[in-house]
Amino acid sequence: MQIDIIGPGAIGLHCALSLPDDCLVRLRHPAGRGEQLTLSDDTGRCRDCNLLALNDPAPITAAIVTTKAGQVAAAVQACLPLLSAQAEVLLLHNGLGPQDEVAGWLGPQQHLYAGITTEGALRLERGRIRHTGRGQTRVGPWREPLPPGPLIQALRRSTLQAQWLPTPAAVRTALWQKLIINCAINPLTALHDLPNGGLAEPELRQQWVGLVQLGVRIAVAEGMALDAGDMIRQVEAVIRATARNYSSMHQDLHHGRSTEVNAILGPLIERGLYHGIDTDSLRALQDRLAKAGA
Ligand SMILES: NC(=O)C1=CN([C@@H]2O[C@H](COP(=O)(O)OP(=O)(O)OC[C@H]3O[C@@H](n4cnc5c(N)ncnc54)[C@H](OP(=O)(O)O)[C@@H]3O)[C@@H](O)[C@H]2O)C=CC1
Ligand SMILES: CC(C)(CO)C(=O)C(=O)O
Repeated sequence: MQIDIIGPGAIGLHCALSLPDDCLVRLRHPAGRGEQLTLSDDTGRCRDCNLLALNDPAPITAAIVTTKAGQVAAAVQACLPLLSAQAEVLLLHNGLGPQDEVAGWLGPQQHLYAGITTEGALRLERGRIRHTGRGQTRVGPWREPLPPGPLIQALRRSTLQAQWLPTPAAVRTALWQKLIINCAINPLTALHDLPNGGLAEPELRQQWVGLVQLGVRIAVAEGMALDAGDMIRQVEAVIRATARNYSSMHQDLHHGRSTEVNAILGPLIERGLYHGIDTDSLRALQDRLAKAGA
């Protein structure tokens, strides 16, 4: 089968290099039709991929969307008319929001999957990435329970060894767990100009533990069976494992790019307010990030 990569940045190219099947890379600005790109990484992996424009009329039967959260809507809209009647679409990004938006655009026979990854990848020169960390990739159906289709089977056979989450409830729980991890780590590292390991410092630890507890309260109010102690241990493990890395929000803020703050803090604030939970600490973070340019 052929898999179209939409949003071929660090994670998109890492997926393309990891998949057993042929990949086609969709670019916003390709030089010309029929162009090829050699993808490679620092582990010695290498493969040739065909490039097409995002809106090239070639039909899409399976796509992995790996843009940043704030770019998903525009990317999917651009290729929506190209999706076959039973196309499989996987959204693989941090944060929440675009999944429901895209769900509203797809036809009943089109399959929408969502997922998260804790793989680490960094974009170097064109077509080249550095694989900065081995992580877990977890994917499953967003709208209704589905068997894993050919796209998902390819991801499970790939070197990502994606884990299948069989129900939308399991997918939502996994996405909320990642949301809470990102809420604990990303804003504080960006605002304090620290690598993730800097959050071990006691005063900052107290701040992120408070954010995790609040995030879990909101998730529980949303019907998820999350435990604050367990989530604090998960965040501690991520901080240890990625101690020398800079979070994506840190990198985006310090390179003057737009951050994923709206997709990370936004849903927590919105759902917290809905359930009558005090979200002042989240709004204070959002304000500080806005003042810092995020
Ligand atoms: N990198 C990492 O280690 C990790 C990333 N993630 C998450 O994965 C997601 C992707 O991150 P990452 O790969 O780092 O991001 P990048 O910024 O490296 O890649 C984003 C890609 O999306 C493309 N893009 C942007 N806007 C559009 C659009 N409107 N239409 C089509 N394509 C578009 C960009 O194109 P162009 O090249 O033209 O700019 C770029 O190729 C994020 O949600 C991130 O938080 C999760 C875990 C780890
Ligand atoms: C897990 C973490 C916090 C690793 O840096 C991440 O997902 C990010 O930076 O966006």
